[in-house]
Amino acid sequence: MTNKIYDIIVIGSGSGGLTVGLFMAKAGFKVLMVSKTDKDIGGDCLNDGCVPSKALIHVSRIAHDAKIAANFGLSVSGKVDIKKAVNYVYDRQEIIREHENAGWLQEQGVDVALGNAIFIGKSEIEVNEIKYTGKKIVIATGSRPKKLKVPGVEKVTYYDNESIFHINDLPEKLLVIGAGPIGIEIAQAMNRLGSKVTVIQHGNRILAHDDETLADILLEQMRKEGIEFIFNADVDHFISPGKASVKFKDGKSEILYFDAVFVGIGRELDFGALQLDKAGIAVEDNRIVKDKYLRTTNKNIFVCGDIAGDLMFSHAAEFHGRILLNNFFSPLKKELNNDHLSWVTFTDPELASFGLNEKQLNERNISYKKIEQNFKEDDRAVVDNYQYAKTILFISEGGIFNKERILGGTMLAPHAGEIIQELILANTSKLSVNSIFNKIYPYPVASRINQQIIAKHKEGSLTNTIKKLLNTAYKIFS
Ligand SMILES: Cc1cc2nc3c(=O)[nH]c(=O)nc-3n(C[C@H](O)[C@H](O)[C@H](O)COP(=O)(O)OP(=O)(O)OC[C@H]3O[C@@H](n4cnc5c(N)ncnc54)[C@H](O)[C@@H]3O)c2cc1C
Ligand SMILES: NC(=O)c1ccc[n+]([C@@H]2O[C@H](COP(=O)([O-])OP(=O)(O)OC[C@H]3O[C@@H](n4cnc5c(N)ncnc54)[C@H](O)[C@@H]3O)[C@@H](O)[C@H]2O)c1
Repeated sequence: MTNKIYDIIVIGSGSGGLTVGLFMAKAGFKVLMVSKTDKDIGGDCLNDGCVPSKALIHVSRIAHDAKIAANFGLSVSGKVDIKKAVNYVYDRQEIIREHENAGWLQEQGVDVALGNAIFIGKSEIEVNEIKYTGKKIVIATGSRPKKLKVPGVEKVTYYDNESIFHINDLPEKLLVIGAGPIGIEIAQAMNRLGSKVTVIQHGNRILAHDDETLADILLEQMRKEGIEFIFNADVDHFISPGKASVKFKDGKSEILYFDAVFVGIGRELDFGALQLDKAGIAVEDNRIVKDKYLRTTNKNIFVCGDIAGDLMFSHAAEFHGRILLNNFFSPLKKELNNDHLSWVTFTDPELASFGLNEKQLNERNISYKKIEQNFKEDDRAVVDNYQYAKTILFISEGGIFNKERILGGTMLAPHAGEIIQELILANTSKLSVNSIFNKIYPYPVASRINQQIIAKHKEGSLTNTIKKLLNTAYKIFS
């Protein structure tokens, strides 16, 4: 068996792996990236996750806008051609694949091995019977969808994120199981494309990791589009290909009819095939044991991305990659810290969250002020018809210099993911809320809401003493 020696080997070429591998190659190191196949380069994000879901959401939004154009006299008839919708998704993926494939990586100076990597020693892996040695090895092998395991499941037309973006026929009735980000994004997209969607969730709300008030507003908007929700319930078993017996937590049961199911009930980590024990990497509770620097129990082997068992986002995987890169080159080691992380659920309206939430602030005994703003009187929300929207911010106590900072927040609004970007910057860079208050926003950009919420907060702090001081100053200086 030949042995090839590398400065760094990266197993898995998705969001996390690419961040590490590409930088190391650019910095002049000898890098090997491993991917199961050429098409798997780009990982879940390109192939089965962010990119196809956002492309399908784009098509579904066009279909929805066409439908509501009837309110203004433009009636559109006909059905979405799902094959064309899927082709649009493929088309977008191929554009990105132009810079996420083996040939392109090789042009960037990265060696690529296609096949399944397995560990055969403390710093050795094997791919297709070729041995590779890495001074450092990064495991960036991602996650995969949890399978629904209930009796009769083999009878139904079953989709998850690995198959839905290849769908050939639009199911008339789609049962979405799970109301996390995957279930909720797909539920709205498929409903807008023309399926009649019912979501079943075994908890009592949607998007359990987000603020409940805002998630409830989103729920209301989705119900208005005709999506039905069943809470506190589980599919007990499938009676036939189109019939499910559903059990509620209170013991009652119900029969549901559907043509296909889409399952989004969480992710699982799969590292069994890697043979981690050969490299001295410990596993506990189905997770790879890691320290705060993302090191495994083998100090030259690291985890990056979903496989780290932390937050599962593409940008979280990239963030892990940046932590590793920093720590490879700097004596000042960075720890994994999600205090400034953000995420967006790409429904319409979007639900965006960043920084610390109320639970985290309370757990850490950080004093904060919670300020809220609805969009009822926001001119942009009025003209664009989203007065239902809402935002919540957590502001620090100002201290003696009254430098109030944004500790975290969340927003439900169309394009909330874009609107909150300046709040994320203020949060990450520890800017005072005055950086938002003093900005001059072009009228009527949607992000003026960020200034409104701060302005309302400042008005609230106009105490009688401050009013008296202002009165005196006015008399003297005006
Ligand atoms: C439907 C859906 C929508 C999503 N939308 C978003 C979104 O909008 N925004 C967002 O930030 N996140 C989103 N995510 C999450 C995001 O896709 C993941 O968090 C991200 O892709 C994780 O990156 P990663 O590098 O950890 O793993 P991946 O990108 O999954 O890459 C892992 C790679 O490792 C390969 N691999 C595994 N084992 C081996 C082995 N033994 N040898 C060789 N290769 C191996 C896999 O084939 C894969 O190519 C979404 C996920 C899903 C499922
Ligand atoms: N826009 C984005 O950034 C985006 C989009 C999609 C996915 N993601 C990432 O992917 C991860 C996985 O998403 P997900 O939605 O699969 O997972 P999740 O764990 O967030 O949500 C799954 C939901 O399914 C419910 N559930 C579990 N088993 C069930 C059952 N048998 N019947 C009914 N409900 C059941 C759970 O209570 C949970 O609320 C997310 O946490 C996120 O990190 C991100």
